[in-house]
Amino acid sequence: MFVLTSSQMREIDRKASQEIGIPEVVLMENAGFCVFEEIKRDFETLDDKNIAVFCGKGNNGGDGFVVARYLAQVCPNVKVFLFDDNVTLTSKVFLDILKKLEVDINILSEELLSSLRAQRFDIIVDAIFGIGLSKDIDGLYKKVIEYINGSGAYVYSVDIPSGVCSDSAQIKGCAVRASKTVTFVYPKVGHILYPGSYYCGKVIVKDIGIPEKIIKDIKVKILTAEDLDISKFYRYPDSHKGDYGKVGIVAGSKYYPGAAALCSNAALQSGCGLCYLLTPKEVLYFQNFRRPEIIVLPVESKEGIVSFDGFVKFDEYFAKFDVLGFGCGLTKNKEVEKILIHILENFQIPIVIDADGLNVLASSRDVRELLASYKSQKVLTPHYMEAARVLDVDVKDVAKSPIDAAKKIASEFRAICVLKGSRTIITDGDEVFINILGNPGMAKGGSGDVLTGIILSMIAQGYSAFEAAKLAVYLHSLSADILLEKKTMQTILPSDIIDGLDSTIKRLIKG
Ligand SMILES: NC(=O)C1=CN([C@@H]2O[C@H](COP(=O)(O)OP(=O)(O)OC[C@H]3O[C@@H](n4cnc5c(N)ncnc54)[C@H](OP(=O)(O)O)[C@@H]3O)[C@@H](O)[C@H]2O)[C@@H](O)CC1
Ligand SMILES: Nc1ncnc2c1ncn2[C@@H]1O[C@H](COP(=O)(O)OP(=O)(O)O)[C@@H](O)[C@H]1O
Ligand SMILES: [K+]
Repeated sequence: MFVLTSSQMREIDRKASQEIGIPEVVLMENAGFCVFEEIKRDFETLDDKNIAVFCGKGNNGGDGFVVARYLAQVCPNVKVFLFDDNVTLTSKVFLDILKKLEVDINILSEELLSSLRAQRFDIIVDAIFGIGLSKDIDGLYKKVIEYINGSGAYVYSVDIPSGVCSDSAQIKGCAVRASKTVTFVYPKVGHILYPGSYYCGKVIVKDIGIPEKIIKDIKVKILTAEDLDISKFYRYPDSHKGDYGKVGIVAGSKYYPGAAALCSNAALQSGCGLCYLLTPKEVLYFQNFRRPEIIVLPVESKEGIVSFDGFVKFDEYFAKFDVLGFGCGLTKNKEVEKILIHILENFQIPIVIDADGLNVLASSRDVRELLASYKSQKVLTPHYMEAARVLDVDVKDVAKSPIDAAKKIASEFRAICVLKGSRTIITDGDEVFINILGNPGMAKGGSGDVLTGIILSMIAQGYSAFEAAKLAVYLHSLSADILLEKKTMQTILPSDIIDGLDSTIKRLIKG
């Protein structure tokens, strides 16, 4: 399923009218009718309802006029509220029709708004702003939106709740809290990412008659099972462990032994043939949490953190690895930086960098340069704060435009970026996938280590870095969702996500 930005939507609209010749009024008529149909479907009868339609002066308001016209045919109590009757040319066509039909049209003012507080509406249609919202909302607009949110009515937002930025999902001053949002062609970024997604209620996507052939070159998609290649999940009867790849992991410290266990356990549990864990000797006491199948290469440490001198003794192993994971639980340290530089200078293995590997990347110019020119495939898996460090920006800037942040990281390091969050974004710098699976039960230390392990395993089994990242993010979050069938968000643990891979992979294969 594609996801659009406002400029892509406008381009689609332009092509529909200028290249194909579908007039804008036709699209507006179709859009308004789709919203009306949705309302009609939700309510057995409409003739006994009090309905208010709030319309802005742009084309979103025009859609609202169309909805009002259809509603007025089946309900005597429809009132239209306008902020300004100086509306767009296309909207004016429908406003004039409403006037001729003598629909109850009111121009909003502070006084009128006060009088509305004494009335009760069962249904409110929010057609104030759509994809044209351009600045923060204040004044009467803000008061009306607050009124809508406190009205107790069932609220339909046309295209997007007024106040939600369709490109960033940020709230511009305030926003309508919709019960349902009816949007057109494809969802917009503002429907999918948070906080916008909270305001939408149920999102319904309607076809308004735009020909499929002009909808192309869209680079943002919601990640679905259809985007995944599971062909490599098939295991040939005559295969052996070498066919499923060898994962090398540099992880763990005296302080974070569990990160090494989670990452390596997840790699193993998702199908790789062999998993080697390079970890400080001190971490070995953590045996109980480690699957015995993991081959441990105990590294001499300095105060519980991998030492460079200890690490290089294992150099010969690197020829074996099909992929290398670096970072989980290592801690941020000069030795860690030296080791990463050594790896980037001396080996050519696909690499997945997480956690402290990313922290080193953020602070070391040498690592940045070496990584950018490293020839093998790379996956970087920052959460928002790590991304902010890597980009040297405030975390709020990442949250405001996470897609741009992820693309920037991917482009700078010529890597796949997996920007982890409640909606994880996966990009190669050009194509973008947004994962909508997963739940807040995953918001626990260690979930990211599990994801890194699964990505490593997928690369070891022969997937490209991009395919591996998509598959791993999907499996990781689907596993957490399946766990909710028996457990709660409080009780699911990252280690349960690893155990849950069993039923998750089965479900994915069955389709
Ligand atoms: N294919 C398509 O594209 C189709 C699109 N369709 C519909 O058109 C909608 C897009 O219409 P649109 O471009 O006219 O923009 P819209 O959202 O009505 O708002 C612009 C108006 O709001 C104003 N304004 C903005 N921010 C403001 C603020 N904070 N406070 C106050 N004012 C503010 C802004 O004023 P300005 O910034 O110009 O001063 C301007 O007047 C789209 O969402 C969908 O519903 C359908 O008909 C089907 C086909
Ligand atoms: N609210 C949420 N909804 C869906 N997924 C979430 C949510 N919170 C966290 N996650 C997922 O959990 C993982 C957390 O990773 P990370 O922050 O790196 O944890 P850690 O470093 O402790 O292992 C990411 O994959 C993220 O997408
Ligand atoms: K709206």
